[in-house]
Amino acid sequence: MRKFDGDKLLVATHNAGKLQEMTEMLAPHGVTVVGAAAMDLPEPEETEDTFVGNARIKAHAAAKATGLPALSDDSGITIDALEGAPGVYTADWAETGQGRDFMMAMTRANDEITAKGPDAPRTAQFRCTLVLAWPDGHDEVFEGVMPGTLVWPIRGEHGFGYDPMFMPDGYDITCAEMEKEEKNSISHRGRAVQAFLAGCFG
Ligand SMILES: O=P(O)(O)OP(=O)(O)OP(=O)(O)OC[C@H]1O[C@@H](n2cnc3c(O)ncnc32)[C@H](O)[C@@H]1O
Ligand SMILES: [Mg+2]
Repeated sequence: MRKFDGDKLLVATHNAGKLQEMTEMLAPHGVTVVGAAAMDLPEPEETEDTFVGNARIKAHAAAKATGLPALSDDSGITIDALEGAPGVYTADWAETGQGRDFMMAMTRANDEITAKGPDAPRTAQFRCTLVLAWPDGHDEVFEGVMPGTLVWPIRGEHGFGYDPMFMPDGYDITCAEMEKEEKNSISHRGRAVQAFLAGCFG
């Protein structure tokens, strides 16, 4: 596995919540995180139907544009009662044409599970695929999963996206009710970052 030996890492995301979590987790390891918006990078179209496919698109576009190693994150929720939906389309469920509405997206998730009947499982997984790409085209892939249950009504003010409806296994609070350190220590993104640190550092 190729090592990351710089101190500045381009994190190829336009999602402020992701960027904040990545910075919190990587800064203690001496990595200076720079986001895609700060580098004026365009948002590439995510045309693949897998997390790793879309993560590769984002990481390689950013590495080529900047000449820096770039770490992308493609993530989402897979809901067991919905055969894994919304999956790679998790962000699309929130699109309104005038920005993202996560209340609408979470309501849709709850409604679709409810429509499956009273015995439908409410289990789901948050999934994260990170791709570290170099300007020469080489890349490395890291993954993390957090299993949990989707609760209704939503609870909590922290975090972003679908956090207020996601209660991780072993907890009785949602990700939006957790302190950020706690979410990072168990989350899909936290686990993928740990794999990145174990694989590409030192
Ligand atoms: O593509 P980039 O620029 O990285 O940003 P994005 O927000 O479009 O990210 P994705 O395409 O990977 O879509 C991921 C979706 O899953 C949601 N999501 C991912 N991780 C999450 C987390 O930790 N908590 C809550 N929602 C999350 C997120 O809000 C998006 O709607
Ligand atoms: Mg996206």
